[in-house]
Amino acid sequence: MLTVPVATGIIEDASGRLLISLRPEGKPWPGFWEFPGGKVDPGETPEQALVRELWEELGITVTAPESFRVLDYTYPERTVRLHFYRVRHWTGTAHGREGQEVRWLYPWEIPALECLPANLRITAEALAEALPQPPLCLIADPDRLPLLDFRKSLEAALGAGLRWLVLRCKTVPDAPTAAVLSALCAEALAQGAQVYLNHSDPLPDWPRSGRHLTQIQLDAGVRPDAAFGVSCHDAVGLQRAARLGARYAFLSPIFVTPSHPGAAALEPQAFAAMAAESSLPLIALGGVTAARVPVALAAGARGVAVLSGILEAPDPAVATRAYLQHWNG
Ligand SMILES: Nc1nc2c([nH]c(=O)n2[C@@H]2O[C@H](COP(=O)(O)OP(=O)(O)OP(=O)(O)O)[C@@H](O)[C@H]2O)c(=O)[nH]1
Ligand SMILES: [Mg+2]
Repeated sequence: MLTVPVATGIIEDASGRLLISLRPEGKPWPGFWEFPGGKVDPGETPEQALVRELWEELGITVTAPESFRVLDYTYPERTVRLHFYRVRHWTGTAHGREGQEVRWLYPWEIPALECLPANLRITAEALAEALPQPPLCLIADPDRLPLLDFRKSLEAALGAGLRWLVLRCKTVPDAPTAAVLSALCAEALAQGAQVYLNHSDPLPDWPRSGRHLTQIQLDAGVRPDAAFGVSCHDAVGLQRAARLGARYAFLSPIFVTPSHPGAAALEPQAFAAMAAESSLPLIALGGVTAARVPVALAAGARGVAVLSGILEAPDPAVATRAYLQHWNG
């Protein structure tokens, strides 16, 4: 089958919103949302096609587009080679010059709409760029250690370069414990880490970047009004989290874990299949030792989450560095 070259623009405004447009009746996939663009004409480079298409479709003149990804995708009717560009500079005001509806949305708002299937991966990549860096998440559960040890271990992990914390409170802490946890949240934020709270309603007023929900909380109707991620275990949960505006999802268990030896694991193959179908960046959880990080990343994980592998390690700083070496080189 002939491969049709296409150039499309991920146009981003100063607040980080992206422009998407609705495919009109009369074209393949009417009623689906896409990034503006179109087919590369004979004799054109993809970049020239991008500039022409964005003028024809939106009435803007693009300057200095940056090449982002090239992706092949096979539809029933044809195979396309999509040249995605990031567009941050243009003149003119973008509007639907061909009568099509256009919207400016934050990346996490896009999966709520029906988008062209080839674009799921691109949305996931846009969301992955906003994840904490390096994308190693520590799920810290204060019930698992004496509070002083918990504090010391967490501070050691932060000192070793940890930048992403999910604070998991399965039970509501008493007032003195809450005061320590709140102070730890502030400390982590001050060190440049992102802190997501996994706590039942009502949420305490601890400093945080956002909230982390279980799939059960999401299914029960909990709807955060700020940034959130979700722990998922299957494709239905992932799709639901994406539609509701999650920034990321944990997907577990990727491996058999010592904490749930009898439970069936997804294994990297099923993980990869789900990653290919999701518009969310997936974080691998469950039995991910430092040595297994490359396997998880090769399966399409954008990061990994760790429970006991760090806080309960003999030396949490050493354990943190063993994980981080995969990103820090
Ligand atoms: N514009 C655009 N096309 C995409 C995206 N993702 C994706 O798979 N495609 C596919 O790439 C092809 C580009 O088609 P198009 O319909 O925009 O082409 P065009 O603007 O030149 O329109 P035309 O059909 O009037 O000549 C279609 O098969 C479409 O399904 C995307 O994000 N933007
Ligand atoms: Mg087009």
